[in-house]
Amino acid sequence: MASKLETNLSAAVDKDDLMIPLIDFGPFFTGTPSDKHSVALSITEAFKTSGFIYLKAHGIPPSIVSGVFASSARFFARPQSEKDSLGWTTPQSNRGYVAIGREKLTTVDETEGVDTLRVSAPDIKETMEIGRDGVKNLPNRWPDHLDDEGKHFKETMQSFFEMGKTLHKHIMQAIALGMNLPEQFFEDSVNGGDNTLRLLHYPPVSKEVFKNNPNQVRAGEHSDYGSITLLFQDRHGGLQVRSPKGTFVDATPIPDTIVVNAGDLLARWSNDTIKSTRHRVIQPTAPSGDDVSDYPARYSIAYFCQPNKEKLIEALPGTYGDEIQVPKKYSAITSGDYLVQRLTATY
Ligand SMILES: O=C(O)CCC(=O)C(=O)O
Ligand SMILES: [Fe+2]
Repeated sequence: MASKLETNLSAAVDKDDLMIPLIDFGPFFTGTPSDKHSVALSITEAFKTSGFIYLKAHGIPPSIVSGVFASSARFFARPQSEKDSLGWTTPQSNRGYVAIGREKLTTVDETEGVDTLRVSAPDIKETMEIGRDGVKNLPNRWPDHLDDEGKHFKETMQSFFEMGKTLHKHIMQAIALGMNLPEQFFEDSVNGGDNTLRLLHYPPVSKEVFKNNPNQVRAGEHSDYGSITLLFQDRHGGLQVRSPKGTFVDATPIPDTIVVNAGDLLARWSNDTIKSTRHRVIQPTAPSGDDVSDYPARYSIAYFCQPNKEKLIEALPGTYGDEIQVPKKYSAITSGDYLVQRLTATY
């Protein structure tokens, strides 16, 4: 008989030594203690190998997710001047609208080239960044003063923000169990909800653009900065994850699942036992036939989870020490300082 661990898992992606499992989170909440433990182990094991999972039964209802996508699409359809009036200002605040070409995602070791890339092949995307609401001196750039739609947008995103915060806590509980730590180990580190909800819109692009510039992508190769990212994709595809062989492998959308990946700060926290894997967004599979001139628009929602700003991040128990003969690889840094450092390099 297959063990619980095996029945819990199927591969959503399996190519070039990159295996991304599809994990049912349901038994974590409703199963026996042993079911719960095996889900926790599957999640943690995947973060230690590919750094990515697909998660189903994550607890955010599909109707809520489609409401957020719809609200996001209506936001990006606003006149450019309205969006610009809600513009992103500083890495410290990291809130507001980011127009096409403003952010160039790259990898840490390539930041010197960012300005060159920004000019030759800017990311073809616009985003809206939403932070924890009600933080003194760091206001969200809500469109609620514009019209009723703007008010609705604010309510929709505020409520979704809370759901993302809860899911972050649940996944961190699973990681704690999977690392032989008490289930509530991370609670005090993530209960502040210093997360960022990013709405993304990749506008339609003419076939010519990608044909004429081989460096062109929708979002450049990068790893995420925080603890984990909850990624909601529409059906168009284009997300690719870097395999151990160095190739980029499609992470095709699977209905009613989300993609969850570990970020750089979790990798650092885990003394590099957890992997923060690079990924990018390209044009989806080529449109066929001469009559199709455009790649269709793509929308996604990235919920970047971040430990509480003041939380000092240093190697987790069990990931270093004489017993396992592994030293602490990194100095301690607060979650907030780390994020500002990383954001300063990309804007
Ligand atoms: O749009 C996507 O699917 C991925 C976006 C992403 O990786 C990011 O914004 O960090
Ligand atoms: Fe990302």
